[in-house]
Amino acid sequence: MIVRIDSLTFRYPNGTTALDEVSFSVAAGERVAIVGSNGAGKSTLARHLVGIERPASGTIEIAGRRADGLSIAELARTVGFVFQNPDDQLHAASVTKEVEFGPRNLRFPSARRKELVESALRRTGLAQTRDAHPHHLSLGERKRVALAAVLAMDTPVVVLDEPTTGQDHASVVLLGKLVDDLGADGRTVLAITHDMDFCAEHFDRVILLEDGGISWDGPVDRWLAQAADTAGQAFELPQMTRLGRRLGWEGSVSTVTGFVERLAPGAGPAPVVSTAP
Ligand SMILES: Nc1ncnc2c1ncn2[C@@H]1O[C@H](COP(=O)(O)OP(=O)(O)OP(=O)(O)O)[C@@H](O)[C@H]1O
Repeated sequence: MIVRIDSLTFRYPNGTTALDEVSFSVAAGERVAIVGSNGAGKSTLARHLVGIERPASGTIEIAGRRADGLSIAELARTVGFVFQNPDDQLHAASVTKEVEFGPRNLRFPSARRKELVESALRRTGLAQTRDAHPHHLSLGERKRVALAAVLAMDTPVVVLDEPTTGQDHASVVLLGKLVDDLGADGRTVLAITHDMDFCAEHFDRVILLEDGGISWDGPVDRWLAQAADTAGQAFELPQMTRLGRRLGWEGSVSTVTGFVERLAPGAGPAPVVSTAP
């Protein structure tokens, strides 16, 4: 297991118990969505994975080593954390310098560093923006710079805090492909998200946090099949799931491919519709 958490409890100095006896393990290559309402403890949990917070009790193991025995610098070689707010992370005077910072700090040889930086810029759609000052970019672009900076560190585990917030459609598609590719490369992705369409299309497993504890941990499809209509709660079910329910379908669909397959078995991928005048 690349991540193993056992009975993790954490309290803020004001006495708030943000995590209460949380236990779970994640295998290499898994794509895990961490979901839950505001204040459920998602960000607090993610911050433990990179050593920004340390448990009051319980243990965290990353790649077989106890996290409490590792410095933040050592953890940074294994777990990359992309902050929800990129401005908590960005500091350099150009996109390239920002993305180079991590691999330089980790002392990758120069050829490897160049390769990692180019790959991260390409995968995040920033190759044309490489010379810009991050502060002159939009929020969505800055979020992708923060992501590229973490990708370039080539960590086996990547933790994303609300990756799709503020992203346009093309960027959400790019992010989805990136999550799929990371999983296919055997890298582990944990993402905090309220975006259930993104979760259904790109993740294998859901961990649902409620009041600092885990109330569901299992495959995305199984969770959606039993989830009540959540309108008015913390998140909406995926559009395809809601549509299937409105149509009175038995069982659950959650993805566009699943919906098309259910509607017309064997139909294959949707045809490309030309938008040319
Ligand atoms: N610095 C802090 N000091 C005291 N309590 C805090 C602090 N940060 C968070 N909390 C509390 O800890 C609990 C968990 O907060 P956390 O930010 O981890 O939740 P979250 O699930 O990430 O929420 P959101 O979806 O709003 O980002 C909440 O009750 C929150 O009010």
